[in-house]
Amino acid sequence: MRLDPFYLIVDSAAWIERLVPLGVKLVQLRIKERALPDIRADIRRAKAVCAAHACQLIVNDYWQLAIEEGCDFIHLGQEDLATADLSAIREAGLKLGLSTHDEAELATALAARPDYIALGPIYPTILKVMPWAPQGLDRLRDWKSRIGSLPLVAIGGLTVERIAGVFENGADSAAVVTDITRNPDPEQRTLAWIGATRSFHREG
Ligand SMILES: Cc1ncc(COP(=O)(O)OP(=O)(O)O)c(N)n1
Ligand SMILES: Cc1nc(C(=O)O)sc1CCOP(=O)(O)O
Ligand SMILES: [Mg+2]
Repeated sequence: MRLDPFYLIVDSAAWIERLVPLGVKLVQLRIKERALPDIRADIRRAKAVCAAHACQLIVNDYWQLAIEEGCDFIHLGQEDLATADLSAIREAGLKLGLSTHDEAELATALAARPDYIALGPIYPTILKVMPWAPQGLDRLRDWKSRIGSLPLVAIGGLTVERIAGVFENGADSAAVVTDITRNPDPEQRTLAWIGATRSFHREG
């Protein structure tokens, strides 16, 4: 499986409606602290936009809703994974991306046979408080050597200016939140990301 090199992460269907039509091909809907009916409604809206624009939608955390709404890809962290029903996820045909932050988490993630592994935070992030120091590019390269052909997603503190560094050190896809959503011009920044990641599409 190949991932698009530009992996946008946003917290609402409204963002997806705004940015996906610009040419985004891989997007995660990462909603926190909203009521389940609202989240379901956003998943439906996001799914419709992504289908219309040939964009892969990945639902964060809410794997039961993703199954019920006929989605095909979820992302789980290690705490999510500990309580998720992997058999139900597999039986529903969903692909699975998993977060990792240290050696133990990588072993746990690989045992779950995911479709990609994410490593973060590569650089300091302002999105959320994290107990891990920035991993850096050497660690990213080490992760790639361990997971081989399994796609590797770099996340945390990424900016347009940092894109080349993560791909030169083993990333297959670069995930981003604030460099786009807190930019004064999110549309222009999205186009800059599309342009800057274009040359990192993998063959196959
Ligand atoms: C691509 C990608 N990588 C890592 C994460 C983080 O997942 P998690 O550790 O479960 O934390 P939350 O995002 O749920 O706060 C991610 N969402 N996407
Ligand atoms: C949601 C998330 N997970 C991370 C991890 O390391 O698992 S870093 C992160 C935040 C990514 O946002 P930004 O691009 O604004 O730094
Ligand atoms: Mg999570």
